[in-house]
Amino acid sequence: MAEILTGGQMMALERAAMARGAAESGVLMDAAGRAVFDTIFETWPELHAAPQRAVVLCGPGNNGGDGYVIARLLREWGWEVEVLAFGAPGDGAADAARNAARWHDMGGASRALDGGALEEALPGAALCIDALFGTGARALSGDLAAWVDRLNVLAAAEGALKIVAVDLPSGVSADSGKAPGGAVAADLTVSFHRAKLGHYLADGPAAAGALRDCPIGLPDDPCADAVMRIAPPTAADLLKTSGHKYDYGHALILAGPPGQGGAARMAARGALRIGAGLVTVACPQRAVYENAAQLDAIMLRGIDGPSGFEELLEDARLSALCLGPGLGLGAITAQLVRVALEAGRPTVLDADALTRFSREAERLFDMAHPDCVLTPHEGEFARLFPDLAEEMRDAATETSRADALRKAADRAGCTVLLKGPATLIASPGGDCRLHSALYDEAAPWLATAGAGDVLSGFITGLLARGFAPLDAASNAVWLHTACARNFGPGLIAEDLPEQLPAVFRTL
Ligand SMILES: NC(=O)C1=CN([C@@H]2O[C@H](COP(=O)(O)OP(=O)(O)OC[C@H]3O[C@@H](n4cnc5c(N)ncnc54)[C@H](O)[C@@H]3O)[C@@H](O)[C@H]2O)[C@@H](O)CC1
Ligand SMILES: [K+]
Repeated sequence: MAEILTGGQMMALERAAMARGAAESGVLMDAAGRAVFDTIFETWPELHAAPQRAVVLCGPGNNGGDGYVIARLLREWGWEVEVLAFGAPGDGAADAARNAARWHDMGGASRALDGGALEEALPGAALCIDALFGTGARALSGDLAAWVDRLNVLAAAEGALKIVAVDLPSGVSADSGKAPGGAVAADLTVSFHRAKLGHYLADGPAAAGALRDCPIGLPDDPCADAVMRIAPPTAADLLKTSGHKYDYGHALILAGPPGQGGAARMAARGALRIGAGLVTVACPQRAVYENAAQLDAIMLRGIDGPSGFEELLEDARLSALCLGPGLGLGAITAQLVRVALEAGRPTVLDADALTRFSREAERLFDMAHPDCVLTPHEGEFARLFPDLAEEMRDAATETSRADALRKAADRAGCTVLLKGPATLIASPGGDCRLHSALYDEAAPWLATAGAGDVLSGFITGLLARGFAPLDAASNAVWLHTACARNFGPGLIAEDLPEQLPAVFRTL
């Protein structure tokens, strides 16, 4: 799993490496500039063969320093380059000052950035390099916000002009991805060493365009409290070899009243396909006929309310529970959740099981235990954690989705998975992981009715097989997107479990 860093974590890594002589800041800056230069030509090979005109926007910090390196490399490659500078490199940006001086010494063209300079310089240019701000960015305001806005308008009018952001699109917070004052709308963002949270959260993905992450010679030092990017599970981890069906656990999915069983059945199908040895759907007696008509490999039990559920749970082989999909919002749902949580078994709570506790979230959190996984979408999250959702959304706070989710997991006392194009999963104590369905891994067709129910089933199936909550949720979310991408557009939720065998074969 790769780390995704905040600006502060990135700076701390650089400082630690430099302090012990494992990196040198001027060398890093040269490598950063070179990485952008190379990535531009890898992305658009036609620009490599035919040097044209480039405009480089340089800020006053080290991001601007990278810009001066890129300006020099482009000019040496035969490009006509003009720098538009927002201030001169100041204190704490010695390498940037050195590279700015080198640019001026080689006779490089430069003038102050303002609206008029943009209007003159951009028309007819093939490239605009955004090296205004990187990990040190604050929200844009005043003239600068207006100029960046103008830049985006001019770039949209100049069809062929490509905007390349250095490290981050200027205006986007490296930590939260928020850009309350607007941001450069890039075609390509080249990030250094590790991707930053801002590339995946809030306004970041839309501003970044495509994302490439390049090494710049920093050692692979671990960063203890970083958000981890979820990697593909290994076949050894996931695949059945041999054994008795009870060795692979028994997942129990609760279904709701007649006419609402589809969601639970899809979750059950997901649990079965992901490898739970046995899967049972338990439903009210009056919904048995409906479910029986639709289930084959999945077993079915009619139960009489919470007491019937309690009786069923006397079977200790039921190794994971799933409550929520299609369960209904009546009082009985709260009672069923209480019975499930008192049983102390690994449990997924989703959909109606979460919404039912909207006005009494504390009661849910009191009952929840560390083997639970809550899987809210944005709206369900906001109903359970209204204050955290507000902080997360509020452009004036630097609270990121990851910060908010870590607090949510601590408050709930269990693993919480917040769905989205970047799905985040946090467990109490600070572990936080991110799964990206953005950029090259996008699967917009996954936003289809019932997809969340299947995800709950995937997690339940893995919990039943003995995966720890954070790992069950991580593997499930990765496989869920992989199934969607494997199927492609036209996907409906029922297709997702049926893609698992093909996805397993690729691992
Ligand atoms: N050794 C290093 O530190 C390296 C740094 N690198 C680059 O340096 C960047 C980080 O450099 P810095 O820490 O100097 O930070 P930045 O260059 O991102 O920005 C800091 C400067 O911009 C100003 N600023 C930020 N937002 C502003 C706003 N909205 N309006 C007006 N002024 C604003 C700040 O006052 C400060 O002067 C990275 O993103 C990366 O591009 C790379 O060269 C690799 C090596
Ligand atoms: K930038």
